Amino acid sequence: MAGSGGLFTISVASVVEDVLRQHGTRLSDLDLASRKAEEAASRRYEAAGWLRKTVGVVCAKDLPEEPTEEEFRLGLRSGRILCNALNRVHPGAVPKVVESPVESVVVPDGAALSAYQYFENVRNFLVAVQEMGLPTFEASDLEQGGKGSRVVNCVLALKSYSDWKEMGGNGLWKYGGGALKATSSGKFFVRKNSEPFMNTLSRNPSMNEKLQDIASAEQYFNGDHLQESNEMSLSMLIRAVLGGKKPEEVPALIESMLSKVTEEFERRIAKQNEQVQAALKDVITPDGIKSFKKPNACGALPVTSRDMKIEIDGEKCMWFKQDELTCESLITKKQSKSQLKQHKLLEQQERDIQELKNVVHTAKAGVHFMQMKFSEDLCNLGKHLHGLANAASGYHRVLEENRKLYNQVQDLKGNIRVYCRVRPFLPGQSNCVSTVSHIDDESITIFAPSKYGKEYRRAFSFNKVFSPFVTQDEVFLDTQPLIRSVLDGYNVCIFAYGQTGSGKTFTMSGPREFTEQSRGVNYRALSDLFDLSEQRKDNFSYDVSVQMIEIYNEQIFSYHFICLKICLTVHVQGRDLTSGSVLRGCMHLVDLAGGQAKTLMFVHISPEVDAIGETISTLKFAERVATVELGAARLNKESGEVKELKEQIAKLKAALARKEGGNEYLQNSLTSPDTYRSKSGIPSPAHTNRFGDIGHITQRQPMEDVGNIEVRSNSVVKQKRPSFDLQELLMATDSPPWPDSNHLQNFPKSDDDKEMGFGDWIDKTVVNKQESLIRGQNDSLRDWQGNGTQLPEFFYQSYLPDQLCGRDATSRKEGHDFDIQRSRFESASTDGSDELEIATSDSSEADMLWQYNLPRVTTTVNGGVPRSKKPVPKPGRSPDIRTPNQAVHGPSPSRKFLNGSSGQALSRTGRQQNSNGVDGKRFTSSSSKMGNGK
Ligand SMILES: Nc1ncnc2c1ncn2[C@@H]1O[C@H](COP(=O)(O)OP(=O)(O)OP(=O)(O)O)[C@@H](O)[C@H]1O
Repeated sequence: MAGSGGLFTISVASVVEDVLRQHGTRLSDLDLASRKAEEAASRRYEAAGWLRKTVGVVCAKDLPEEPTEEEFRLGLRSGRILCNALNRVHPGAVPKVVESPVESVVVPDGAALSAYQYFENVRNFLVAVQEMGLPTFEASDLEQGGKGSRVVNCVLALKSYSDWKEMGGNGLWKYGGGALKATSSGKFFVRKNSEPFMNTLSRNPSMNEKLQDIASAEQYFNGDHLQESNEMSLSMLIRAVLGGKKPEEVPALIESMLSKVTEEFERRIAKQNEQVQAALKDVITPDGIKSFKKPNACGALPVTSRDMKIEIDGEKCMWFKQDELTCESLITKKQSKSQLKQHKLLEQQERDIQELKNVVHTAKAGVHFMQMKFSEDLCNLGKHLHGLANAASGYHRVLEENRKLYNQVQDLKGNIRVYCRVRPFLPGQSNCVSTVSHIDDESITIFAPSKYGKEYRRAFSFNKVFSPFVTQDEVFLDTQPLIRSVLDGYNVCIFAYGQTGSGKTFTMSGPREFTEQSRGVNYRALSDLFDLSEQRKDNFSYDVSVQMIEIYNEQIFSYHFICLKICLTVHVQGRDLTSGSVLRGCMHLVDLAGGQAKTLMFVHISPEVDAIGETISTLKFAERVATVELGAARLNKESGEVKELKEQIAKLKAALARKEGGNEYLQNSLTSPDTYRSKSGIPSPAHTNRFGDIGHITQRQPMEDVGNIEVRSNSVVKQKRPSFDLQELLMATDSPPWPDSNHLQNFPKSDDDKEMGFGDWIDKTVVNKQESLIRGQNDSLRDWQGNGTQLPEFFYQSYLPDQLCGRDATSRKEGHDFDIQRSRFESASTDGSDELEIATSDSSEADMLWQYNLPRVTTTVNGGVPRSKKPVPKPGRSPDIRTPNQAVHGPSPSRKFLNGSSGQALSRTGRQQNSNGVDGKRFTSSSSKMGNGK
């Protein structure tokens, strides 16, 4: 009888028995032994009958239909009947059945039988039965004293299996056993650890099914207990209870029994449920371990079950031997394992933490080190910055010092330098003999064949001598340092001097065929100027402006663009980006050096023999110029501007005083010691007489380094004056001051003047010298002034006495582009017959200078007061000093003046010369030539 819940099978007989016992019914009265024997015999007969039927009478001749226990044992002892029966039910279960040679003979108990023979069959049978999952027995059970009941059970199980197969084999075969139905007996013959059993478990994962399977297994494992229960059949119990009872008592008794059985049943079921709950509580531990114990026969989960299914963490599902693994030990192991795992994890974490601590410690130390290093670097950086700042200021100081030194070197070389360049013969001048017999770096030797029985040979020394073969590049190479001086704040004057056609324009501007290589000094100088200012842009910011002035019809026009007829001045203003100081420099490419400039004169000579006169006089003049000691060039710094202005004012005043003195001197045969007095600031009577404004005159303080009165001889000049103005040289020392033709362009002209074209000032000088040196400039100026003609600004600024110009000298501008620059060259009068002799004589160089066709100067001179050296200029050839305008407007007027008519056109080499057979010399304004194409 199965439990109503279907969970556990409870033995009905035991329940009834218990009920009967509880009812006080004494079962001892029952003949249990006979009932058992009867039951056993019945089963044995059933088994023997089925075997006989299965294997046939012949084969089963050793097994009687109703054998005793002994007969049953002996009949099956050979195993032959069992194997054949099994093969019938399950063909091939025992592949080879050993037939005994004496199989037909019933072997009595104890008879000699080959142990091999029956043991082989029994063993094969038992193995096969076991593989089929049927209950087995021990081979010894077929021996005397063995448990025959187990053999009977086995055979009946096989019979049941056979019946199940014959019925179609549907569902799961279960052995009911004995007289009871399999479903009611609750005895399952499930093969121990067999595959089907395990498969069943795995196929039925529900808790109820698992428990049922476990209960079945438990029943099987406790076969003895089941067997004992089964042996007490329910009918026997009922018969025992009801035996001897009256028929009318039976219903009430049965009712009472059933009630009691029902109660007992319910009680047991409740108890089993409790046990199941307890078992589940045991096996489902907090750490997720689930164990399932096999229930025992009474449905309780025994503590000692042999196998246990363990599910760990819901993942693993295994069976363990109980003796190998208990729930507690498993939990302990699990816990130990978990603890170990946790411990290991903890240790690992501790190690990680320690490692992290180390890393943090290292990082902290690194950060600390970095901080220290950073602050150290910062400190060093500060020091370096300080050093750099010092170095930067030092660098600027060095630059400044450099500039000074550089210009000192330039000064040592001389602020006036003379380069001599010899023009080559021109195309077509073949077979010409050169007057230049020798040239080296700094000297040139002129040789002239004898004209009067005496050869002329003389060597001249200059700062540089360029042969006819040098290139424009080479010429400029020695000019370049002056360009740098302009950017350093010095005034620079580069001009060319020489006979017409001797190459002035070629040097300054270049030939008509203009190429990169043929560019003259002008172009190269400007180019250099920009290049250098670009190089210095980090330290200086330069503004370069170009001023061009055209003199046209004796009018000055200022342009800010390039004009064909220009005079050129480059102004450079540089600002030190660090100190903020301003440097100003200007380059008069057409100017003669004044009052603190660096001056370079290119003196040009022609090689032709017929120009020997000009050549010699030019060279002598140039040689003398080279010996001039100019005042140290001064840096035009903003801070010194006021001082400079003051000095210039003083100079101008002194110049005015000298002029007045000069006039007096000329008027008084230049012998009065008053002229010297003017030097000391004491006005001479002449001053008073001349200008009628003694007070004004006395205010002028002549400077020591200027003044005509000192220029009586070279020796005097050199001894008394530490410096010398070029203008003073270029001027006739004894001639009255005479304004530059440029500056006098607005002056009303005398008749002679009117005859003269622009630039006649040289001839005017000559006229003055020839006609009346006494009727000097001052008269003229007064005339002009009285005429109401406005003099040009620069004239007032640097030349005319204050009284004449009606202005205060201090109000004059400085730095204008044209000063009284045109020198009054002393025109020495020669008749021309003794040219060469004079040229080669030892007379003063000033004499020599003006005896021949004096070179023309086409340039503008900055400031300074020209002076004439010789008291009585020689009439005749005057220096042909051509301004840029002259270059434009025609020949030197000197010839006009000399012969009283218009002069002939200026001749270059081979050109027609003037009436004296000589050509005028010029100072070439490089810029005046620049672009005008002459
Ligand atoms: N170094 C030289 N090499 C080649 N040719 C030259 C050289 N110097 C001058 N000449 C040439 O000589 C001629 C006269 O030169 P240039 O015009 O420069 O003389 P100049 O002194 O300026 O004359 P002027 O005073 O009349 O203006 C020109 O044809 C010129 O090309």
